[in-house]
Amino acid sequence: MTRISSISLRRVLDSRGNATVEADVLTDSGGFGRAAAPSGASTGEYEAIELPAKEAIANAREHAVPRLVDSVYAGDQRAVDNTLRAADGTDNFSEIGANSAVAISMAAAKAGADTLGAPLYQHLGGAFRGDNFPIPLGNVVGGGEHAKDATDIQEFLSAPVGAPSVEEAVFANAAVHARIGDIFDERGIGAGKGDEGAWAPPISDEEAFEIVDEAVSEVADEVGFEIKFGLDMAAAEMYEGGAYQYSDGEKSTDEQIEYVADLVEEYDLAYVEDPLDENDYEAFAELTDQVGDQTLICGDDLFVTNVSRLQDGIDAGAANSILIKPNQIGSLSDTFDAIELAVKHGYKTIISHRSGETEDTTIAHLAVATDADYIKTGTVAGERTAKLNELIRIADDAV
Ligand SMILES: C=C(OP(=O)(O)O)C(=O)O
Ligand SMILES: [Mg+2]
Repeated sequence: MTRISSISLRRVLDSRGNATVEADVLTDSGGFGRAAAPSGASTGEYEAIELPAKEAIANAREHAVPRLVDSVYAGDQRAVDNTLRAADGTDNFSEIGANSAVAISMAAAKAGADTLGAPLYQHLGGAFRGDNFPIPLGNVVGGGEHAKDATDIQEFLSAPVGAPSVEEAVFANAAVHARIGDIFDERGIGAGKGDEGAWAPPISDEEAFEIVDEAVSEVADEVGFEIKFGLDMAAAEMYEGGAYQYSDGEKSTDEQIEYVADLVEEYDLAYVEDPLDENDYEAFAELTDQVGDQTLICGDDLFVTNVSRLQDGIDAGAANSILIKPNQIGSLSDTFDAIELAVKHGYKTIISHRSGETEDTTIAHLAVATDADYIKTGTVAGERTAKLNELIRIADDAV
C-alpha cells in the first residue's frame, strides 16, 4: 500500500539563499511526502558529504530513484534507507550526496505517514508518543561561523527548563530574545542577526554572558518558571595550531577545560555543546568528569550522529549528551540508531536544526517520536518558527 510510485527532486532555496535539495515521494495509494535537506556552516570533519545541489540531484536520479520506485515501500523506513545506502555505495553518501539521501529518506517517512493517515511523529514513534515534548534550546546571541564580527562563542542558548508546556517554553525563548534586543538598545549596542536569527552583536563573550544572564533571569521572573542558558562553543572551529583561538588570545586545552568548568559554575549553565575539539575525546572526558553531574556536555561535531563515533565517546566517557542532526549521517534509520544507542547509555538527546534551514518541520516530529529531551531549532526566524510552531500544533493535536 505504501509502495513508492514516484520520486521528484528539485533545487530550492535555503535560509542562507543557497540551493538545497527538496524531495517529493508519492506512493501507489496516493500518499505524499515532501522534505528538504538543511545545510551546516560549522560542519564537523566526519559528517556525511553534502554535494552541490545540482550534482546531488543528478546522481540520486541516476543511482537511487530507479532502485526505489516501484520496488520499495515508503512505510518500511529501513528498506528505504538501506536502498539509499546500496545505491550510494560509500560510507558517507559521497556519491548521491547526504543532501539528496536525507531529503528522500525524510520525504519517504512523510509519504508513509500520509498513506497510513497518521501524523509523522506517530508513524516514526508509535501510538504512545505525542504527550512528552522536548525543551527548546533557543539561540539568542551568537557569532562564530554564523555571523562575522560578533561573539567568539557560536551560540548562547536560552533553556526554559521549568516551562510547564512546550508552548510556554517557545514563547519564553522569544521573550528572552526580545529582552536582549532591549538591553542592546539601552547599552547603545547595534546588533545585526546571524544565520539562525540570533542577535550577532560586536561585543566580547564576557559582555554577552552578562547580558544573556540578565535577560534570562528577568524573563524567568516575568513568566514564573526557571530559565537557564547554555552554549554551543563549536570549539573545533576555534582550534588551530594546538590551541583555542579567541579574539583576546589563545587557550591551551587545559586552559579551555578550566575556562568551561568555571563558566558552568559561574552561570549555572544547563548545557555546553562542543566545548573542545572534535578529535579530542580525552579532553571531553576530562571536562565531563569535572562538571558532567552539573550540566550537559554535548557532542555535535564530536559525534556527527554517527553510531561508531558515539560508541567511541561512550567508551571514553567523553560526554553525557548528543546532538542529533539527520543530515550529518544522511538517513532517518541511521539517525534512529544513534538516538537508540545514546538513550541506552543514559545520554540525553538533543534534536537539532542546521544553520541553513528550510520550512521543513521533520525534526519537530522526530523529537516527539523519539521522546527527545531537547530540541535546538532557533528562536524567531521563519525557518526556525516553522519547527517551533509545529511542536505547538503537535501538542494541540492539530497535525
Ligand atoms: C546548528 C549548528 O550549526 P551548523 O548547522 O552550522 O553546524 C551547530 O553547530 O550546532
Ligand atoms: Mg554545534
